[in-house]
Amino acid sequence: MTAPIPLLGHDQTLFDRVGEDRLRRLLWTFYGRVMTDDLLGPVFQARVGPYPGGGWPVHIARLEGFWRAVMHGPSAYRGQPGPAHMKLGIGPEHFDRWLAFWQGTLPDILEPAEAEEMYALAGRMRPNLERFALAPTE
Ligand code: HEM
Repeated sequence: MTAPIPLLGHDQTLFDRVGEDRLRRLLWTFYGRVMTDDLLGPVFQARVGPYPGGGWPVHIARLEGFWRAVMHGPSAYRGQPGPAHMKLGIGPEHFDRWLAFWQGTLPDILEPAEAEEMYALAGRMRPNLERFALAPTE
């Protein structure tokens, strides 16, 4: 028997490196903090309900599917993130705050390299989501 060839870091997806447990912990921790914020909290409270009950377990499961796909892991996510941000009454200040919480939470759960990649991914999605968020709603 030959020994298995160890996976080199660059052959692993971001999802492999982060793992399911840490991704879940990241999402619950992040939204727990977001819900304490005066600007972001009420928007989620109105849509998803009181944290950590209400629609939160379902919402986090959907977000997990989304992030698994973005991180090149196995995922059954088939949602549409853009339209989900329409008619929320949010603007650039909400995205600034969201990204500040994301940046603050990532290093508490992930290693620096993975934290940086996850931050960059969200930053790249922002313009598209913000475009939907700002779309006129006759
Ligand atoms: C780059 C930053 C953001 C990312 C990557 C992101 C990502 C997502 C994703 C993937 C979903 C699930 C979409 C689906 O249902 O399939 C979602 C839903 C949602 N997001 Fe964001 N989001 C961001 C910023 C924001 C901001 C700034 C707000 C405003 C407070 C916000 C509020 C919401 C709400 C309320 C929902 C639930 C909509 C519903 O189910 O009715 N998001 N987001």
